[in-house]
Amino acid sequence: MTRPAAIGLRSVHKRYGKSTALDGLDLEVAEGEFFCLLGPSGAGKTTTLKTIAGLEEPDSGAVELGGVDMAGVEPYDRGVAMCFESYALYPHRTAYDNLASPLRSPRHRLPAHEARERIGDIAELLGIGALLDRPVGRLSNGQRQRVALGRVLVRPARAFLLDEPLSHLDAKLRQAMRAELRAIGSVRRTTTLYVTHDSVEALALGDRIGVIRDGRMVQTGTREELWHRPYDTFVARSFGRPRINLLPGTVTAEGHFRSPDGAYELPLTVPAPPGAAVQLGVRPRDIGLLGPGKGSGVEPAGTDRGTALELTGTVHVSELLGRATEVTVRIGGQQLSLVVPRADAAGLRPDRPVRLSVPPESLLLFEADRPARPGRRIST
Ligand SMILES: Nc1ncnc2c1ncn2[C@@H]1O[C@H](COP(=O)(O)OP(=O)(O)OP(=O)(O)O)[C@@H](O)[C@H]1O
Repeated sequence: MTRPAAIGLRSVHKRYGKSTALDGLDLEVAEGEFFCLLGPSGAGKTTTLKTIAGLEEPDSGAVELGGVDMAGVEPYDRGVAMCFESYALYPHRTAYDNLASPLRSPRHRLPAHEARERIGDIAELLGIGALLDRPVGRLSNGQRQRVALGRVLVRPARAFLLDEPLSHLDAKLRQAMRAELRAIGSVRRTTTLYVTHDSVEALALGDRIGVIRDGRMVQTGTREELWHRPYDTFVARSFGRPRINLLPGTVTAEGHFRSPDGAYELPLTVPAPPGAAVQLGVRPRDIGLLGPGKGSGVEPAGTDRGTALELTGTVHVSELLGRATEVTVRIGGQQLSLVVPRADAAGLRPDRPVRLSVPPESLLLFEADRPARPGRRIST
C-alpha cells in the first residue's frame, strides 16, 4: 500500500466576496518532501497555506493531512507550523524568548537543556546566534524574519508551511540562507511546503515545484520537468532570466516553423498541424554565437556543425550581466535574446550581422497564447 500524502488538497475552492482565491486547487506533497509553491502575486499561495493550516475553511473540496480529512479540525490540532510573511513576534522579549515560547506550550514542552540545544542549533544555522539576548523590537527586519522562521522550525510539527520566509533578507544573505535552510535537521526530517514568487528560490530549494496561477495548479514536477517540459508558456516564462524567447509564427506544409514575415524557417522535431499558429520557445542560454554574419536573412540548417540550426540576424543591443552578456538580435521583424560569455560578445556592434546556432533539441513548441489561456506545449 502506498503511504498517504503528507498534505493533500482535492479540488479546493475558496472565494472572498467576488474574488476567487482558489479555483479547484489540487496539490499533493509527499511525506518528508520539500515542495515549493511558485506563483505571481494574487495567485492564491497564501490562501493555500491558510487553508491547510485551518485558518481558512474551503468553500468546497477537501484538505487532508496524512490521508485524514481535516474538515472541522481546529488549527491547533492539525499539527502544522506556519510562518507568515507578516510575522507575529513579541517585540519586548528577547530573540531567545521568542524562539523558546513554542517549546513552552504543553504539547511541545521539552526539558530545558534540550530546548536550549535546539534553539542554539537553529539560531546558529539561521545566523542569529549572536542576537539571542536582544529584544526583537531592536532587530532589523531581516533579523526579525529569521527569528520568526526559527520560531516555526524549533518545534516538532508534521509539516512546516513557510510563506516567503526569506523575503526581507538582502540578496546575499538570502542566497546563503537558502543553502542553510535545507540543512536544518528539522527541515530535513519534516514535510515542508514553501511559498515563493521567486523562481530562482524555487529551483534551488524544491524537491518538486508546483506552479500556481489564478488559484489553480498549472503544473507540478521536478525542476528538470518544469524546465524541459513546461506545460504551457506561463510555466516556460516562469523560469529563467532572461526569459525564454517565445517567437510567434506558423507551421508550414512541410512541418517547419515560419516567422510571420517569412524572414526564416526552422525545421521542427515535433509534428504540428500545418497552418497552426504557434510560438517557438528557445532559452537565451541555449543559443550560441557563431560569429559575424555575411548578410541578413536566413541560413538553412548547418551541416558542418552536427545538427545545429543556423540563423542570421543583426545585433540590436547588448547588456552586461556580470560575466555574461545578453545580446538582443533582430531577425526580420522579431527579436531574439541570447546570453553569451562576455568575451564572445566583445566584438559585436549594433546593426552588424551575426550568425547564431540553435540546437534543435532545445526548441520548444507551444500553441499561440489566447487572451485567457497561455499556449500549451505541443509534444510528440
Ligand atoms: N482576506 C481576504 N479578503 C479578500 N480577498 C482576499 C483575502 N485574502 C486573499 N484575497 C484575494 O485572494 C486572491 C489570492 O490571494 P493570496 O494572498 O492567496 O495570493 P498570493 O499568491 O499569496 O499573493 P502574494 O504573493 O501577493 O501574497 C487575491 O486576489 C487576493 O486579493
